[in-house]
Amino acid sequence: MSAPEGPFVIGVDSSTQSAKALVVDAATGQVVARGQAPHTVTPGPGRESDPEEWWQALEDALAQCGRAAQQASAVSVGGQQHGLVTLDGGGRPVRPAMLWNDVRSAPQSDRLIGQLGGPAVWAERFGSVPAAAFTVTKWAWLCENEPQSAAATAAVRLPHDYLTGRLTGEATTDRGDASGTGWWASSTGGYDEEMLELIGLAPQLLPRVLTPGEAAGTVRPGLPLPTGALVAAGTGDNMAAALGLGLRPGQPVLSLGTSGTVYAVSTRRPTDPTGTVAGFADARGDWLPLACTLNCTLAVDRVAALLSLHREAVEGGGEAVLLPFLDGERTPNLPYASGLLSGLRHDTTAGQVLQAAYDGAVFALLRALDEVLDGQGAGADGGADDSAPLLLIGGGAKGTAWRETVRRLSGRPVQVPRAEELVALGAAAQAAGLLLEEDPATVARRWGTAEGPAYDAVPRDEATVTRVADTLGGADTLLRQR
Ligand SMILES: Nc1ncnc2c1ncn2[C@@H]1O[C@H](COP(=O)(O)OP(=O)(O)O)[C@@H](O)[C@H]1O
Ligand SMILES: O=C(CO)[C@@H](O)[C@H](O)COP(=O)(O)O
Repeated sequence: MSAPEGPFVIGVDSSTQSAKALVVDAATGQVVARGQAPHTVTPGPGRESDPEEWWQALEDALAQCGRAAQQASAVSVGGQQHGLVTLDGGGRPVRPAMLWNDVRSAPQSDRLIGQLGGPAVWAERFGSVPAAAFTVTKWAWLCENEPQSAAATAAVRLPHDYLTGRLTGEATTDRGDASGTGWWASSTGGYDEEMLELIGLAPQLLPRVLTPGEAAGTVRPGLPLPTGALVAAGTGDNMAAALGLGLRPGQPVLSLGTSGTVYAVSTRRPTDPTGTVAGFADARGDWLPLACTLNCTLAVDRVAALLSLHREAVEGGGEAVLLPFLDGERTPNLPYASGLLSGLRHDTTAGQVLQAAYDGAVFALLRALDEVLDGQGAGADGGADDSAPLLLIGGGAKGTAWRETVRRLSGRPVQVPRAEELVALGAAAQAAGLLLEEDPATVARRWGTAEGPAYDAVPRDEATVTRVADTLGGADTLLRQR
């Protein structure tokens, strides 16, 4: 490995389970130091985390980077999307943040969709039909269930805004993460005052939406980073990964992490009235049609643990179907669902049940991918590109069982980038772009972040796809019961 040329930049991924920090050579993309520290999510009916824990995990991750972090000229934070962070007048959390995978606000989601005139109106105005993940439903839940917390709130932030704000002292966000709130309208590119009035949220509680390429500020004194270093806007984790891959329109991505996501950059504004595809903005000026599942790596790992199997101990054959909706589900939109196992026979093996869990998780993502690419103008010419390899990223992309399940159920060629932390790398590319006055996606392409082993297409396993689809359709009433 050649000696780093510098300057150094830092990219952060504050995701659901941990904070990861990379110190990167802006010239070459070489990762010169890295750190990672976990934070906790509450179990039980809701999913919450203490924002102060995110900050401590970030400090820990930076400390692990050692001296290299002290040489950074710019930093940027990518973070889990949608979470509702409520701060008091002193900037301290009023209560723990409600996370993207907290489905308690499903009734508020239904109500808000109706209040505005239905899914098509939402899709046209906001780009998305707000599932329980969207921040707007969480604020409505808070007002109804904890009015004292809502009344004590002097500022509302998303996870990445909160961390960026602690670095700079400024109240900022970006269009990518703002597009997952449900109060930022993709049709106008700004906050929707009528929506804010409807949910009783004063606009002055919200951060300023930076334009792509604009700086959030500089690092304040007394922090574990060089004072005065540039701080880029940051963005949601999926938007950061899109930057980190240097994605071109139409290139499909499948991310296997706490959440499963499928997306592509699009030059056309998405407006899917079915609600499967969220019409997010990306961090540059284009769009990021995306579908997200709540049950991905954690759900499959949980099934493996229940079966006392290693996560790779899958077996083929059998007719078991496992819909791994342990946390309720968002895609398909079944917030009250739980996991469902069917097709068991005397000769079904534990390994086949585990394979069925992978199949169920991957099926949901691939069916949604068709909708992300169809009709949403993801391709350069507005159409899907079936021959483009599916870029497989996230922690699950390291697993053979995940990769082979994706190949078998998609029938597509798959490419697994060698670079592992694409959210943090995307944030680093954004920081480098700010520092070097370059487009971050161009920076990432120069770094070669998407390069990695390519796997040919295999014939699609139609029998399994049909069996999972039929089970899902047949169990619809059961899966919708509260
Ligand atoms: N070698 C591996 N094989 C399969 N899965 C893995 C491997 N290493 C990590 N994982 C999975 O990756 C997940 C974390 O992925 P990551 O993308 O870091 O999540 P997030 O960003 O959502 O916190 C874990 O839940 C774990 O199941
Ligand atoms: O809600 C979404 C996307 O809409 C999730 O993708 C979150 O952004 C959480 O991401 P991870 O922690 O799984 O990376």
